[in-house]
Amino acid sequence: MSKKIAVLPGDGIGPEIVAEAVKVLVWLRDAQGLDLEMSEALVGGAAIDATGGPLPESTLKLALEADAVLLGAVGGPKWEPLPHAIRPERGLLGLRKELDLFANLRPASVYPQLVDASPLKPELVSGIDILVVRELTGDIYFGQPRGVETLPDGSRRGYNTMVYSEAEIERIAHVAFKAAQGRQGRLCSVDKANVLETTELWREVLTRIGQQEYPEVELSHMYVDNAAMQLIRNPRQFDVIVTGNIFGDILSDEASQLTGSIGMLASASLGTKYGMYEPIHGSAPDIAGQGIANPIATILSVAMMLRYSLNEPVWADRIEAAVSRVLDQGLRTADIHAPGTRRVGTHEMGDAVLAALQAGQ
Ligand SMILES: NC(=O)c1ccc[n+]([C@@H]2O[C@H](COP(=O)([O-])OP(=O)(O)OC[C@H]3O[C@@H](n4cnc5c(N)ncnc54)[C@H](O)[C@@H]3O)[C@@H](O)[C@H]2O)c1
Ligand SMILES: CC(C)[C@H](C(=O)O)[C@@H](O)C(=O)O
Ligand SMILES: [Mg+2]
Repeated sequence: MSKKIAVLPGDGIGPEIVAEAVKVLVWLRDAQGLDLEMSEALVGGAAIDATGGPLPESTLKLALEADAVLLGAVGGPKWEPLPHAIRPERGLLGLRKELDLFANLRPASVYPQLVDASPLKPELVSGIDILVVRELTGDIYFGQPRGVETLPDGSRRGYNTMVYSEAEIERIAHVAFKAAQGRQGRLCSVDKANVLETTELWREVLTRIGQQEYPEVELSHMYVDNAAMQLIRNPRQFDVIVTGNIFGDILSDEASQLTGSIGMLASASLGTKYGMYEPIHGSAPDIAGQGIANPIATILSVAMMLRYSLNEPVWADRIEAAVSRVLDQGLRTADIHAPGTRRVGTHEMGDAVLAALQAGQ
């Protein structure tokens, strides 16, 4: 039976980078016989423009019926004056919630060819291989109450609520401990337990589950402010990082800089039934439409899709190897460009990865 892939390009550079990743899927279908069926739908600002809302019913239905979702990025200045409840970002958050994608895996490993592309010293970043496990359907992103209210004196105040239930913490903890078991066996849980009760519970639950069920995993705890600093000071100390939604959002963007560019970081958002795959970056309005965005994060997200949702781990490995060979050839998009390398645009990078995949399969 064919595997259905919902393709949601979104906004800004979304359609540009998704087109390059889809080329890989099309080749796997047409030349390698993978039984894939791709269908495109609108999400985010593009959906608002066409239908009035960021997550049309038809898009949600397509995602719910798919074996995997590939998403580009949503949002941009055009839609920023809109009320929060109907902004493009709500389309993405709605998908995460509706598909119950509570575990967001964001691997940050540096390709050896790119150690010079990081703003950090090469000796600090070389060999970096971090997996950020970000809880994705709870926290201050979804907690109630939330809003902006006008007080009796006429002034306004805004509020959001950080909430985690024990069950939500437990399920992400299991994902993180299992990931650590399959890697170097070290898990660092990042919280702000010195100030926030929510994360005090987080720490308590992580500790209990670690002691009871994963005694062989070396669990440590770190406050988020220190973690932000340690990622720059000594990033090689980390194997798996597990953290909540908001801290994970921030720390994964930071971690991307260890690898050279946010344009390199892929992600998998997983639940018990569904999987959605997207680069960790946004719609990059500052470079949208110029054909210069780095498509590698999205292509590597397709690799994660092949590994986690489509049961094609060998193709996942081959795509990652193809990216490496293209970097060996000295091809670089603007965000990872360095003296002595050849600067290419989005299409050329996509074509080169596909050619390397074709040559190496
Ligand atoms: N998953 C998502 O859909 C997602 C993620 C983050 C931000 N956003 C949205 O995107 C919009 C812009 O947000 P932002 O500017 O804070 O973050 P961003 O990630 O879009 O861009 C930050 C910087 O990184 C650069 N960049 C990002 N991706 C790149 C790529 N593939 N190649 C080269 N350079 C790249 C951009 O040019 C920009 O300078 C906002 O509306 C935001 O809400 C969406
Ligand atoms: C666009 C936004 C809702 C999203 C998030 O905050 O989760 C983005 O920053 C991400 O990292 O995927
Ligand atoms: Mg983010």
